[in-house]
Amino acid sequence: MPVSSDDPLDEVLRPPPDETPEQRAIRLEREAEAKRVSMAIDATIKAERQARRKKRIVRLLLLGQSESGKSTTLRQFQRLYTPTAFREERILWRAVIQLNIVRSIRTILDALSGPIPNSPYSSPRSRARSISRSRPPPLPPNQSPPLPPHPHAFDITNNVHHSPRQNGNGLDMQFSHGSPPHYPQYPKQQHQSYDNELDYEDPDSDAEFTTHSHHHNHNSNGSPRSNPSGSSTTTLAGSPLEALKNRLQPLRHIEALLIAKLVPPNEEEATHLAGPSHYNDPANSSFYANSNGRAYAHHRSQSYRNQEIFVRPGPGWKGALARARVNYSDDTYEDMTQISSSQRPMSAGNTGLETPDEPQDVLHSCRNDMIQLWKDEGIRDILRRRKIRLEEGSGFFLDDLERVTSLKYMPSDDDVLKARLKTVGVSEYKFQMEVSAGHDSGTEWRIVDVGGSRSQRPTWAPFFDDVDAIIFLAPISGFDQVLSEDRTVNRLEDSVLLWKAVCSSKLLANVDLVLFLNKCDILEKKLKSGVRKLLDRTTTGYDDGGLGDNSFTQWN
Ligand SMILES: Nc1nc2c(ncn2[C@@H]2O[C@H](COP(=O)(O)OP(=O)(O)OP(=O)(O)O)[C@@H](O)[C@H]2O)c(=O)[nH]1
Ligand SMILES: [Mg+2]
Repeated sequence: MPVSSDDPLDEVLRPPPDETPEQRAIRLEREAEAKRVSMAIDATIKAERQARRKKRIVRLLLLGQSESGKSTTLRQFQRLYTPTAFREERILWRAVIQLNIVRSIRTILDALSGPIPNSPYSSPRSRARSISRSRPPPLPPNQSPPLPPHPHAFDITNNVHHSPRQNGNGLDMQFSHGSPPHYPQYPKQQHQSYDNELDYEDPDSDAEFTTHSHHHNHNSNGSPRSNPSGSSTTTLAGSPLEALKNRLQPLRHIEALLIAKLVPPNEEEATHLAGPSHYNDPANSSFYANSNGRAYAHHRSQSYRNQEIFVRPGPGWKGALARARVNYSDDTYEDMTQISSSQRPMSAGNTGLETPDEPQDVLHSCRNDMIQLWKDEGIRDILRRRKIRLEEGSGFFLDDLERVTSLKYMPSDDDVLKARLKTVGVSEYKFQMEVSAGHDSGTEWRIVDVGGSRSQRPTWAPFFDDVDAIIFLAPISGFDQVLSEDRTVNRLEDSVLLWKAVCSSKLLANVDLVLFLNKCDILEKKLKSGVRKLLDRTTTGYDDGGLGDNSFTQWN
C-alpha cells in the first residue's frame, strides 16, 4: 500500500516501487557516502570555530592628544612582545634621533637670535663675548621679546578652526554627548610663544634669578665651569657665540637631508611654507646651492622649518629607511678614530644626496660645540627666560650628546622609546606574540595607532565599531602647557575633555576603557623645580593635604 506524505522531499527521495535489489544496494551506498561528506563538512566547521575561539583576536585602540605617548606605548608593546623585530629596527630610529637633536639645537640657536632685553646676549656683539652678570631683572609683564615661531607650532593641516560638526576637542559631535566642551580662554599671547608652555608669570622666576648669581669666569678652553663660590658660570669665551653658531651651520644641511630621508616627497604638498626663516638668509643660501639635490633638500627643509616632522603610521617610512641595510657589529672599539666607515652603522635610508653616514659624521664633528652650547649657563638662562624647557619636551637627547653622536652609535631600547616622530593617519599593527603574554599567549593583538592632533581626531571614529579595548593616554605633566595646534588650550584640560568625550560615546558603550596617566617623571621634575604654585592655580581642588608630590597622581 503506497505511503502517503505531504513532504515533497519525501516524494522525491522515496525509492521507486519497482526498485530491484541491485538498485537498492547502489542507492544505499550513495546515501551513506553523502552522509560521510556532510559529517566531514560539519567537523571542519566545528574545528575552525574552535581554532578561532582558541586564537582570540583582541583589537586595541590607542587614543589621546598629540604627544601623549600613543606611538611610544605601541613601541613598548613591540619591545616587550616582539623583541627581535624591535631590535632589528633600532637602527632605523637613528635618523629620527638625529633629527630630534638637530631640531633641539636649532631651537636654542633661534632663541639666541632674537633681541633679548636685559640679557647679556642682547646685541650680536655682546652675545659674541663672554659675559659676567649679576641678577638680571625679570621681564616686565606682557613685554616678552619678539620670538621666532615655534618649530612645532603648525599642525600639518593648520586646521585650528573647527567646523560646526566638531566640538572643541576635534572629536566629531556625533560621538560626544552633551554641550560642546568649553575651553577656558587663556590670555592670548602678544607674540607666538616659542614653546608650548603656557605664557604664565612664573611665580618662581624671581627666585630663580636670585639664587643664580652669574659671574664671569671662564677657563682657557671655553668650557663652562663653576666658580669657587658655587654660583654658576656663563662663558663662551675662547669660543665666541657667533663663531660657535658658524661651526654649527652644517647641522642645517643635515636637517634638510634627514627630512628628505624621513618624509616622502608627496607629503610636501600638504605642508605650508613658513614665515621668515634663517634659511632665507642669503648668507646661508650658498650652503645649499652646491647641487640641485641639495637645493631641493634645502627647499624641503624650509617647508618644514616651523612644523613638526610627521610620518604616516605603518611600515612606510621604515621601509624606505630599511633599504640601506645595517652594517654593524657589536665589537667595542677602544680607539674611535680607528673605526673605518665600513665598521660603523650605516646611515639607513641613503637619499643619494649624501655619503653613507653623513648625518652621524656631522653630528660627531659638531659634538663639542653642541655640548658647549647646551651646557652654557648664560644660554640656559636665556632659554629659561623664554620658557623653553627642552629637557621636559619630546625627543630630548641633549644630555646624551656624548653617546648619541659617537660614530658607532646604535640607539638603545630606551632611545627608541624617547625618540619623537609625530603620527598623521591611522594604522593597525598585528602582533604575533614572540614572547608569551601570560595565559593569553594564543591571542593575536592588533593595536591601532592614530594621530592625536586636533585635525586628526575625526579619523578615530571609524575604528570605534570594531575595537575591544581603548588605552587612553593622558600625560599629567601638561598642566602648564598648551596644545601646539591651538595655543589657547591647556593640555591637561584638553585631555580631560577628550577623555570625557570618549567615555560618553555611545559607540564605545561596550568597549573596555583603560586610562594611562603617563609622563609622571616630567611632572615630578616640574614639581621639584618649583612650579607647584602654578599647579595650585591651574587645577582647581588640588590640595596635597600634606602628602607631598605623589598626591597629584593619587588625586587624579
Ligand atoms: N618623559 C616621558 N616621556 C614620554 C612618556 N611617554 C611618552 N613620552 C615621550 O613623549 C613624546 C611623544 O610621544 P609619542 O608617542 O610620539 O606621542 P603620540 O601620542 O604618538 O603623538 P602623535 O603621534 O602626535 O599623536 C616621545 O618623545 C616620547 O618618548 C613618559 O611617560 N615620560
Ligand atoms: Mg604618534
